[in-house]
Amino acid sequence: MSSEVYDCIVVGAGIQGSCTAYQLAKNKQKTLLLEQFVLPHSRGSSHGQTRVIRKTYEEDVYIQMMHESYELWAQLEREAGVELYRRTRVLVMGPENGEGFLRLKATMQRHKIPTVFLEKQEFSQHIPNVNLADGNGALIDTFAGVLYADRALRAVQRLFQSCGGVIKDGEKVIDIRPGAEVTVTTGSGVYRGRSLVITAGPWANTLLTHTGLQLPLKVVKINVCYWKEKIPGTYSVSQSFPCFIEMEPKEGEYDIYGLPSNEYPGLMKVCYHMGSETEPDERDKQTDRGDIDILVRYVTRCLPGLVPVPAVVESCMYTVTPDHNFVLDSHPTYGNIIIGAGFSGHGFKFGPIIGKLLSQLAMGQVPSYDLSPFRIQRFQSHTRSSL
Ligand SMILES: Cc1cc2nc3c(=O)[nH]c(=O)nc-3n(C[C@H](O)[C@H](O)[C@H](O)COP(=O)(O)OP(=O)(O)OC[C@H]3O[C@@H](n4cnc5c(N)ncnc54)[C@H](O)[C@@H]3O)c2cc1C
Ligand SMILES: O=C(O)[C@@H]1CCCCN1
Repeated sequence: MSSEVYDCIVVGAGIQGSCTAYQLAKNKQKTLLLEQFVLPHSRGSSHGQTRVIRKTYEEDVYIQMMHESYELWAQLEREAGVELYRRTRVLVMGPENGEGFLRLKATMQRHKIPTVFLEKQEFSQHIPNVNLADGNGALIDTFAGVLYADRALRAVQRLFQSCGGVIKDGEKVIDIRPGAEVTVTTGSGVYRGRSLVITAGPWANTLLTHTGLQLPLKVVKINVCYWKEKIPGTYSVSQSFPCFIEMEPKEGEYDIYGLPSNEYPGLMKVCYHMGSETEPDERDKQTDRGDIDILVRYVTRCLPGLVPVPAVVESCMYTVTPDHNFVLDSHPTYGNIIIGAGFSGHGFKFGPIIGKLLSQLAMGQVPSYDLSPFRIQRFQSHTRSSL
């Protein structure tokens, strides 16, 4: 075991762990970031070229966090000297008189988010090549857009290293011993830290086993589908086509969302916001395509400019909590172990602010937002503790 003691060890170099490590290093904390795979990799939740960034949330706390997150993304762009965000707008469609759509409308108005509300008769003039379903309303968040995900992850990791942070990749954590100094064992070393942050994405519960805690997290595989434009460019970022979210396309179904064609010319990303349960190490054994059947029907009905058969299918994973809200908290027994988990398929855009909040918890500071919606305690009936 090395005699060196880190102020903080962060396990997991996805977007949340990388942003947390960077915030810690910026705050002069001696920080080690451990990653099981050789970087970069495509086995977790943060890979791929693009993610949606938006303020269209029904809950106040997410909108408040997004105000600061946009600023922190802009700061990262300046620090890294690369473009990470492209403004494209986000179109949200949903049952006009449905609870979710009405709540979203009200929240956007209450927070004075620059929003355009589209009437049915003017819809196709603003958004050609999309069929708005009967009974659906539509709004546009005009500041929303696309984050360049892979590029962002690399930039944050580089910035962390430039502040003196240490990344050890290809080192899987196999044991954690809690204590005033937490001892972390990997396949090739033993490290000690005054605090530990666990941001292990789909593997959160595997790591938490070593601390006697299990959270109610469900890991699902997402089929990331790209669809061919019948006329190349119809839905492209250069034609100012927005990202879109279709809330509750049918009763009991999850949202469907899309991003303008950009990363693969001529192909538009359209995905289903849920998948089938999987073990994170056996992701590719999950071959259920029920979500793709739903998407084929949706593309046929609503996106007539796309060939209704996916041209490319990639894989990614969500780690979903019962209420789809994140877990941002200290361990209930070991106050110097901090957990960031359960990002439920919508955490990327919050990366910089989550990094700030988890670093505040790791440094024993009061977090800058009320984290009660993200506490472990809310799962009381689900949480399994063997302590
Ligand atoms: C298809 C798809 C689309 C999405 N779209 C959006 C979107 O449009 N907008 C948005 O905001 N969010 C979106 N998300 C969600 C967002 O990408 C995730 O919330 C976010 O990437 C989660 O990051 P993470 O750091 O928690 O997890 P991960 O990226 O999975 O990182 C965890 C890391 O921990 C490592 N690790 C695990 N166990 C160990 C161990 N024992 N030792 C060492 N390392 C370990 C893993 O290898 C991994 O690298 C999407 C997600 C998917 C899958
Ligand atoms: O977080 C997001 O913004 C997207 C929206 C739709 C579902 C997937 N995630």
